[in-house]
Amino acid sequence: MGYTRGRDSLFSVFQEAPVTSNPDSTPFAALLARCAPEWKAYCQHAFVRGLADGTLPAEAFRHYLRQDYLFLVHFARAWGLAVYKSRNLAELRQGLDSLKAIVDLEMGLHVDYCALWGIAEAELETLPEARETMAYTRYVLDAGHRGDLLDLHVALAPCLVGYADIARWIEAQPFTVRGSANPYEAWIAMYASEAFQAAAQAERDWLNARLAGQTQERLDGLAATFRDATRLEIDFWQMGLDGA
Ligand SMILES: Cc1ncc(CO)c(N)n1
Repeated sequence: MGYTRGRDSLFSVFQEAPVTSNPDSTPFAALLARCAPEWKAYCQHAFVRGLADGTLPAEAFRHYLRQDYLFLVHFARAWGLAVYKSRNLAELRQGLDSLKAIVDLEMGLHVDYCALWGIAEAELETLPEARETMAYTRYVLDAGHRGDLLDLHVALAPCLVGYADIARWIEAQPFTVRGSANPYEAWIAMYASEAFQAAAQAERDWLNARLAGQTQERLDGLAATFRDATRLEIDFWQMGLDGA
């Protein structure tokens, strides 16, 4: 399906940092471990299981897709904020490349994918925003506004790293249905793709470099942000289910 094409160019902008050696003993893994129950509830949500075995009601997926368009608008704004919060050229470039990738590529792909599910672009432009979408996206933007670039990245981590983990989890389940028998195959393939996985790994690497050497007090605050953002991702899945 067309949606999965162009992903290499889309996420290649993230593919700068090298892959770390032992993912279990990194500062980011430690942050994750502190939010283990929330992370599991997010990654193994009933919505995700429905994507995996193909039993998710189509109307739940459509509701999710519509709201995800609005999510992506604010996600792009968050990378705009990352540009603003940058303190050197490398950070400016990273924020700008992500912003451009979302605006120039990902949003267009999302519009095309929505069309395949019978959702017209005109409808996307006039959608009422669900409270769950508002809560999550504005939370991320606020974390960035009141904090620095690290706070913003930690608030964004459940999106990028989470969807990569979710795709890998789906791929590992015995009940997962792959190929044309699963209507959500293109969605799974997109997030399981090498390009998206590499983008998520680059984000883990960036976080590991920035989290190293932070004080316990600072790490406590970041863990709270990460946990909050993860809880809001859980609510986003639930919104999809409830919308059916
Ligand atoms: C709600 C949500 N979280 C994460 C992603 C992955 O970018 C997405 N598209 N939507």
